[in-house]
Amino acid sequence: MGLLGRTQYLTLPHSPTTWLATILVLIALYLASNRYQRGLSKIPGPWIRSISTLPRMWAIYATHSQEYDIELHEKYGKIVRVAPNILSISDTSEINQLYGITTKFTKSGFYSLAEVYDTSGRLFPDPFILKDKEMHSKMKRSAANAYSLNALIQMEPYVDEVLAALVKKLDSFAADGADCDIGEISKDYAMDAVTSITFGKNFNYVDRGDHLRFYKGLDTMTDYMAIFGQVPWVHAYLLKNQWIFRWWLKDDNSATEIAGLSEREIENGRERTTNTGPMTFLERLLLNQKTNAASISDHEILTHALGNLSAGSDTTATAIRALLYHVLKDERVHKKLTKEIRSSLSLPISFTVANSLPYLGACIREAMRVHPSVGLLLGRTVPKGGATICNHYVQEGTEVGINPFVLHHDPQVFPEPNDFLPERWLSSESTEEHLKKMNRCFFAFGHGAHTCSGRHISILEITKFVPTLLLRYDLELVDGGRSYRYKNRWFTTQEGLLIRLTSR
Ligand code: HEM
Repeated sequence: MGLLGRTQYLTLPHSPTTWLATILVLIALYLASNRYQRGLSKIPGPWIRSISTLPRMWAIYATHSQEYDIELHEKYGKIVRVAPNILSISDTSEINQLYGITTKFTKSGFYSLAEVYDTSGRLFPDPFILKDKEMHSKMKRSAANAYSLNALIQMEPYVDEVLAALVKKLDSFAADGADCDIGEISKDYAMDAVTSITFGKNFNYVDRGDHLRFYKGLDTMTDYMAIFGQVPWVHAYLLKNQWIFRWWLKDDNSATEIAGLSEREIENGRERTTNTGPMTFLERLLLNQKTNAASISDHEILTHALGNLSAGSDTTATAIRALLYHVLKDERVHKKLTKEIRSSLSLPISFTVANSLPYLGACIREAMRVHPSVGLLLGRTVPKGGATICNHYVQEGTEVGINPFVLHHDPQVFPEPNDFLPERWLSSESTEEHLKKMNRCFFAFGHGAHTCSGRHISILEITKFVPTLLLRYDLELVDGGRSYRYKNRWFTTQEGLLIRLTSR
């Protein structure tokens, strides 16, 4: 029989009922292939989560997915299938396999949504998104001394300048007796502090707010990543597509402006020749380049600088808000912390002295424990050859991860996990063994190979900010903090943190 004769058997269905039946069969096959893909059907979890990623995307869109994730782990155990190709893990004995320094697990597809390219199409090799382990190590090495605690002490005067502007602003609130949205102000403070540390001058956010329109772009990106990062393949048809990206940006060229501004700062920073005295982050990287030109390129320096701006404001502000809210909400803690600070510190706050105060340190750690700034899985891809996780064999390519929010609310590690109890971090209150366990499970800054590079910077900012407030003013929450709320769209950002300040 010729070809024409055979095609009569392949003609398309005519009746609407046949069309409908065909579509339903195809959908059923698709959902079944989701459920049985990679042999994951034996991993516990709600049935609906095994056939479609939509319920997970919906939960994230609804802004409180971490609560549902905690419930899922309570019901199903240490490993839960939260989407057809995503496993949430809450087993502390799996931390090293997934995140340890020598892990073979790589960053999951989620992070590819944060890839940024320059105008000539070159990827900015931000360590945050890099799957290539060699490139990641090179990027970490080339900036290690700029992120070190030692370097940070030299950057302290830059933060002092920002604090002086902040105090001036807060003084006017105290003088007027007006309610102060300290949550918004702490974001402006974190932004100015991180730009000041990076470039030696800030963008004047404390006085002028978001005049460079940087926040809007960042907020939209985090929302976009939180929801569509669960199905990273769709990114190619959304914002990775240049046409769609340009349409979406419309006339917003703030990202290009900030990149241009950073490039100009790099050019200005080249003058520095010695490594003594206060030195900015950028100057240190340029000095590294001068010493060994092959160690770091201009493109890599720009990547680090831009990384600081995008990673360093919202995360730190979230930690500051959590700390202020929980301390001011609890009269006992508020009194105890105020007493420690007022009896040991004076203005301007010295980071070295403040950092040695045990109760302040415990309050900061507990605030970041009870309210970590990141509230979704730190996703990783199972490497070639697969892995055994929580006694289940998991095929390569599956996405797995631990959510800091879930781990931080595990009652076996943190008894009474919903309570703000700074004392749990004091050596006088917890055994050495339990402290070790809690520290291993402290995931606010991630863990292992991809641990947050800027953690010392953010601790410096927080450790100077909160004592400055408690030394200079008496503080109280407006209406007992009734307007305080937060949403979890990857970053667990709060709003409505209103306080009243009285000068002392
Ligand atoms: C309280 C403040 C902060 C929190 C809670 C935080 C949290 C995190 C977390 C959880 C990760 C790991 C992500 C993962 O493993 O998937 C990370 C990575 C990173 N953070 Fe932060 N961060 C904070 C502040 C900062 C600041 C101030 C900077 C820069 C000035 C910064 C720069 C980075 C960089 C460069 C990475 C990528 C490290 C790598 O992958 O090797 N962060 N951060």
